[in-house]
Amino acid sequence: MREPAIHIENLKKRYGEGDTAVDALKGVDMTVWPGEVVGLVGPSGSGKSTLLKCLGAVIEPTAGRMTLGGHTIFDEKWMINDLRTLRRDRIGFVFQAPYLIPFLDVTDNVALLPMLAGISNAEARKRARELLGALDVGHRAMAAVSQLSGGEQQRVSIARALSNHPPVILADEPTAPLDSERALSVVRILNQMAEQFQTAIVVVTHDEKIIPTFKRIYHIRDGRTYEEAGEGRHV
Ligand SMILES: Nc1ncnc2c1ncn2[C@@H]1O[C@H](COP(=O)(O)OP(=O)(O)OP(=O)(O)O)[C@@H](O)[C@H]1O
Repeated sequence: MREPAIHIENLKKRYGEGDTAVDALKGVDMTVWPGEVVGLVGPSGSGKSTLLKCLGAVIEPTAGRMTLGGHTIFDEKWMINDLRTLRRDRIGFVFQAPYLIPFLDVTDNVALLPMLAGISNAEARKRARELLGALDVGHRAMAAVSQLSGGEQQRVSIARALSNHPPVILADEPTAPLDSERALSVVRILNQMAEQFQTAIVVVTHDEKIIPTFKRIYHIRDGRTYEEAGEGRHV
């Protein structure tokens, strides 16, 4: 049976305790299938970052259930001990800023995670060059990070997120600093990568330029999600 890449049920997150407690997630449900790119949209303070951090096993939910690829990761508590390995091997992160390592060249920025996962340096660099080629920055593979434009750096950060072939990528405002053309190019690449690697991609965004491109959108308001079919406009 085909398993969802991400499935969460009634996920809750409370920050703090007592009178000052904040219920950031009040019972969130979400399902994302392999190869899908879904949008996560909502006003400031609605819980988007909190949900993304829970999905990325960066913070611990307070209650609920979460499975990745059919494996139960959280069921009222963490169900696995080694969250660091889970994050390294099964979840790719793309942020608003690329956060590349300035003293490594472009190839090694992408090859680093596979190397840390135990893949030989030669194999990791080969994989990095293939990904950079797929993302149309292959010609910058030997360059220093500082020599790249903002859009090129963001594409390198997407290559890095894909470098361990994770089943899930979490992207937090990945197009915010980019102009319209480059933002749509990043979305096109995310869609291609989702299809090619059957990766499930969740994109948190306020970006009006890219919202019409999603086939499915989760709106989050006051700590709860509401699903909507998107326009899925071709880019
Ligand atoms: N570490 C924290 N401690 C206490 N409250 C927090 C913490 N982080 C977030 N919150 C609160 O949880 C709620 C949801 O915050 P979150 O950052 O998830 O929202 P968001 O939708 O990502 O907002 P934005 O679009 O402004 O980044 C807000 O009320 C916020 O003040």
